[in-house]
Amino acid sequence: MHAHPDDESINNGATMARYAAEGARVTLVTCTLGERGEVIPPQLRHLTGSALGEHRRHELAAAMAELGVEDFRLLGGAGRYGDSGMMGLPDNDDPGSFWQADVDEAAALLAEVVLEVRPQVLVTYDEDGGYGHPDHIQAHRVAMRAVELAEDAGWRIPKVYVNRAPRSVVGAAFVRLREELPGLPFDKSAVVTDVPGVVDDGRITAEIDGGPRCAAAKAAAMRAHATQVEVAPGERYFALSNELAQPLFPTEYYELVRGEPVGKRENDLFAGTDDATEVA
Ligand SMILES: CC(=O)N[C@H]1[C@@H](O[C@@H]2[C@H](O)[C@H](O)[C@@H](O)[C@H](O)[C@H]2O)O[C@H](CO)[C@@H](O)[C@@H]1O
Ligand SMILES: [Zn+2]
Repeated sequence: MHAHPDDESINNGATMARYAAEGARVTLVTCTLGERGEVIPPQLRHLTGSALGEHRRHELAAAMAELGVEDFRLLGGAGRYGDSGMMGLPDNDDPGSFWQADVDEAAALLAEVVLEVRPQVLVTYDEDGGYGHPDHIQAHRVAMRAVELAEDAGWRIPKVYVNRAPRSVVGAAFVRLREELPGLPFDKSAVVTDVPGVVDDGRITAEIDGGPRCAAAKAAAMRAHATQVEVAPGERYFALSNELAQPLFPTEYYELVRGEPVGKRENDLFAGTDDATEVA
């Protein structure tokens, strides 16, 4: 469950590629088309509004092809919910924005997908949306409400995770980034607090390492979102339209927020989900 095209590849690209390759059913639900995003490539900067949204829809399809994900949907259909812009902007007050959406109504749309797909695992953002973007915060709220609605309607999702990044790993990655920055196509570096979902290592309950193949698929999927993401040669760093270099993590991390943990730190999000989840 993600807010904009590109979030899925940035946060979960390796995880999605791994499970798609293993034959699991991976369903992506994206809440907006990201039509208020800034555009990186000069030759694409003519794209704004609905034209940008439509272009990012094609970027999303290209990214899903790189990950091997076939089931990807827009919440309520294309254009149902608008990109709300960064927190604090007048865009947030647009009545058609996702930030202004009725949470129960949006959650009912997601619950329909849950009752169709009957997932064992749902992944979303934490309550701050990872970094405070209104669409990310709303995606968390809608996802968690949809979990409740689906259970009321007979399907309990055994495990719900939020995207995380362990502080020790992020800190070490930025030390390397500062050393390597002169060799990168970026002039400036982000900082640890720019990375969404950073928490102390002890809160991480799962880490997913899909190996070099999934890491490469993640980088290719991120590159497919060319209006939003620039991946450096070597695929260890990227930047968004703020032009701040940040690490590209081939291993992805999660915190279990609903369900039973299996062991100290899982390496499979589906661990322990074999038992039936029909709710009488
Ligand atoms: C990763 C993500 O959530 N991107 C959003 C975000 O984009 C940021 C925004 O344009 C900001 O002004 C830039 O400085 C930053 O680099 C961008 O990542 O917000 C956009 C508008 O809501 C959204 O379209 C984009 O997907
Ligand atoms: Zn986003």
